[in-house]
Amino acid sequence: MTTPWTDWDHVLKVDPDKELVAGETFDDVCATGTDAIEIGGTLDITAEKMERVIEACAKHDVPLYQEPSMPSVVVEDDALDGYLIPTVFNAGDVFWVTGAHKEWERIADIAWERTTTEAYIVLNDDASVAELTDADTDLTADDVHSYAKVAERLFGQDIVYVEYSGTLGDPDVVQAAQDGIDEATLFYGGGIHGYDAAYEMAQHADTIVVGDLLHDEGVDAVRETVKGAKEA
Ligand SMILES: CC(C)=CCC/C(C)=C/CC/C(C)=C/CC/C(C)=C/COP(=O)(O)OP(=O)(O)O
Ligand SMILES: O=P(O)(O)OC[C@@H](O)CO
Ligand SMILES: [Mg+2]
Repeated sequence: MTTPWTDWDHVLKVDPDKELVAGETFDDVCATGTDAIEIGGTLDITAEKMERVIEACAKHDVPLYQEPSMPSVVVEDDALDGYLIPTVFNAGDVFWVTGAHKEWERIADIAWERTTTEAYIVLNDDASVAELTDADTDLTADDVHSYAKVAERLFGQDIVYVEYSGTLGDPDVVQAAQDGIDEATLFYGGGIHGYDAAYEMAQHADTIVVGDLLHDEGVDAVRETVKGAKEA
């Protein structure tokens, strides 16, 4: 697989289970200046909801990736540039480390050349993803540093994802992950609601991911975060 994310400063994560702000369309979403759109969420995701977003974004140039939360929601669509498959390094339930992946291979014909994993370190205990995966979120910056390092060195991960979904994380923890990796790309996501948070987190991560802001405040707010990420 090629590694286009090495050039990404900003990713917009569209939750197919959530509405856009009234009056906004996916044409507006694709015109925010983000480097890529990732389609995914933890709760109440279906293949049909995924398909709706893909179709609405298909005619635009912005790279489009699916981030499935379960094997059953993966869709095949030529409009997709690829699949970013989470594996949760600090999950309490091994299903979210390798089990779902085994199950996916069992039922599907995987497009390997367009598929890569994201080594998640889930840190907000209140997020659905933490509950679902029974993640051990009680981690020090040293723990996160070590997870990031083994993700790259031992497990060959090309993307490490520090995930604070729903809340703004600790920049020192993000930096600890960055200090643990060499070649891998560090994604940071969680609670980025404006220029300042985007600018700050982009000092520590290679790529920042903005999610709920799109659904809560809309495309103008997202555009500010793109600016913050690009100017960092
Ligand atoms: C093997 C395949 C195809 C799938 C399994 C993939 C795995 C391991 C998923 C586990 C982690 C997960 C559910 C990732 C989805 C992306 C994500 C973290 C979205 C953010 O979710 P939240 O913000 O917690 O949830 P809501 O916004 O839906 O409440
Ligand atoms: O929704 P927010 O808090 O922006 O988080 C973004 C992303 O990391 C979620 O997977
Ligand atoms: Mg969320």
